[in-house]
Amino acid sequence: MGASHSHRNKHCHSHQSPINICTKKARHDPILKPLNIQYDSKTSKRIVNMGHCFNVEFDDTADMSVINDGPLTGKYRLRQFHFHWGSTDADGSEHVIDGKVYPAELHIVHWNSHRYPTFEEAAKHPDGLAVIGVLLKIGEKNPVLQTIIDNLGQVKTKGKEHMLIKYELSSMLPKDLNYWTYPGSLTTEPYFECVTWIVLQHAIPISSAQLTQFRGLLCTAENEKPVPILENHRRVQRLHDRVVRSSCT
Ligand SMILES: NS(=O)(=O)c1ccc(C(=O)NCc2cccc(F)c2F)cc1
Ligand SMILES: [Zn+2]
Repeated sequence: MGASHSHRNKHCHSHQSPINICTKKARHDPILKPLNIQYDSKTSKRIVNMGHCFNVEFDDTADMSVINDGPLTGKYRLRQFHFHWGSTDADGSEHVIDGKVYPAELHIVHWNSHRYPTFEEAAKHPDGLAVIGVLLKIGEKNPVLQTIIDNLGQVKTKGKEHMLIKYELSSMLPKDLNYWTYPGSLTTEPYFECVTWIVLQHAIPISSAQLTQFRGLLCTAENEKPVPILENHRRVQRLHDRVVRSSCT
């Protein structure tokens, strides 16, 4: 049912993610601050095969690894990061930039510990989560990503997890932290419209061989017939009444 036909519907599904970002229409907003990222490698805990992707989880029982400033009010606590990819290098990202699809995308998930007691509570509010989206492009082998990839063998099947000690997530980020930002949603079930999206304007490299190893992960459990996670990216959603802002001109 189209949003125009149902008043209720309009309020429930008009801020969905991902989107195609038209960079020419993105407006520089001078009140946007530089993103402030403070990750403590001691908070990395484990890598988990979720079935549709793998999550690298962090200790979010205190404000040890946080982001603030940027488009945000208050501190948002690092919870996990994960990737989205495609069955070939021809697609895989969730966000699209001026119609250009990238081969994969990194999502770094944070929740508003400034206002809400738990992640689950924060996920019920429009200012509950902040996800940094980083586009991946095919290039030279990425040594920081290789540390993650070396552990994928330990979490091949759904539900498996493996310890990940002192992971330096900040070293995976580009030096240039300029970003586009817009109000959106989770890109998987339950699609809650609770995310301030912060999509970095600079892509990071991954080699085609490294990306191939993501596709070797299985969505099936140990005792089942093996089915690989060939792709896990959602198609782009309509912008409706939203404006994408840019941190730079
Ligand atoms: N791809 S993404 O970055 O948009 C994304 C990030 C997190 C989640 C998630 O935590 N799901 C489980 C979950 C658990 C508890 C409460 C929730 F709302 C919830 F979505 C889903 C999608
Ligand atoms: Zn994601």
